[in-house]
Amino acid sequence: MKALHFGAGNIGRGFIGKLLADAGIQLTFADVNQVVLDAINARHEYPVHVVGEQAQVEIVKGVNAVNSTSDDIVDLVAEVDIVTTAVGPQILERIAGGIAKGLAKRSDNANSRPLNIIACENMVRGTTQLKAHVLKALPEQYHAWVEANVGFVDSAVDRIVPPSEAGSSDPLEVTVETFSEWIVDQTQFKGPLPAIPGMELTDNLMAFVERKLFTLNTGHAITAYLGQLAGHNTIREAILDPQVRAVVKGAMEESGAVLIKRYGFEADKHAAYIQKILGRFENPYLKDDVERVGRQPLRKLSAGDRLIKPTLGTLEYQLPHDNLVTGIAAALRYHSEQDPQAQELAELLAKQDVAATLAQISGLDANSDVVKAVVKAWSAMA
Ligand SMILES: NC(=O)c1ccc[n+]([C@@H]2O[C@H](COP(=O)([O-])OP(=O)(O)OC[C@H]3O[C@@H](n4cnc5c(N)ncnc54)[C@H](O)[C@@H]3O)[C@@H](O)[C@H]2O)c1
Ligand SMILES: O=P(O)(O)OC[C@@H](O)[C@@H](O)[C@H](O)[C@H](O)CO
Repeated sequence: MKALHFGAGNIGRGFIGKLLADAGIQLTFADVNQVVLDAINARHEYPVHVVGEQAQVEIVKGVNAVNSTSDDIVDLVAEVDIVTTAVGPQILERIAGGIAKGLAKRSDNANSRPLNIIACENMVRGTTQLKAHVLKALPEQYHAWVEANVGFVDSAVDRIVPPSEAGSSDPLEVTVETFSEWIVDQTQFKGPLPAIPGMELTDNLMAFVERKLFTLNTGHAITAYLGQLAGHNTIREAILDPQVRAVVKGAMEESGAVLIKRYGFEADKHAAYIQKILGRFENPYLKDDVERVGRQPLRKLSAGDRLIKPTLGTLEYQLPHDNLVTGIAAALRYHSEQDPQAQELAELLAKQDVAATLAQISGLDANSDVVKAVVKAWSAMA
């Protein structure tokens, strides 16, 4: 089998690319970072530090790389068996054009095998969104062929992979936690289901996507935002602060109450899931900065993402949401010199009040009780 993976970043090298290569699949990374591309093509291998009680270094071998903006993409999409991505939600639209051209070329070959495309991003049904971008970039005459021959497979992906320690001079080295989970929607594949160790198949993906995004990522984001407010630099420092931890745990429980109602998860198993996540945030072997986890606050405050969607669920089921409200308020206090979305947030707050800003970003009603509660919590954080 052959695979093309867009995004040779942390999750690309440290998780999805590693799984594909470990499965014996001939893997090509596509990226725009020339330093990373050159290093992959010079060595064709890189080290993954799997850290935990039993730390080990695993070498991923036999990999190649191409520039994601080059025509190589067209040939690769035309010939591989699987395309995966881990580029960030906002980049999916940018890679869609190359994928579309590759699909057009693939359709010219009457003997081509089915292709499956899996976006591994922190978003609900990211592959379905990628499909919409690809179809938009593809002339209408190819659409029926794509529907028949290309599986756009949604997935949930979970492994905490911060950037490598500043001390490392190797642009390919990556450090990952022991835990990993990659769950894909088996109902969306075209052709035989692939057997890739570490890839789990489900016919109930939405439950797993929402469980992960609205538990781990909800708690993670609030740890970052409250952690920054309390003067902490890393997720571990923040979650070991009892005041931060109480809100983070409370918010995951509030979001969990919605998930339990919506998907029928067992309450005690969900409590254990939250407990395990708190342990992962505390991981002494990872240095994960609050700025990585808090990145792109406008995305994280949007209607379908980890803070607002669970809160909307608590409103739907009339459940408590005080801790989620505190988390949203803390997100509105987030600042970062390097993050364009943090800058944009600051500009919005400079020209209008907090209620109007939150309403604009999240779609919530500026006059609603929940927005008033966020404004009150935000004011108390001054
Ligand atoms: N790091 C984690 O812990 C983690 C875990 C689960 C899911 N994710 C998700 O995985 C995705 C990637 O996150 P990450 O932490 O690996 O980020 P990252 O910044 O480390 O990696 C993204 C990579 O995409 C590359 N890229 C940018 N534009 C591109 C383009 N046009 N074509 C090809 N490549 C391009 C970048 O150069 C970079 O190498 C995000 O959606 C994130 O939410 C991350
Ligand atoms: O990647 P983001 O910006 O959506 O979220 C930041 C972190 O919460 C995230 O990358 C986690 O580390 C990851 O989702 C763990 O599986």
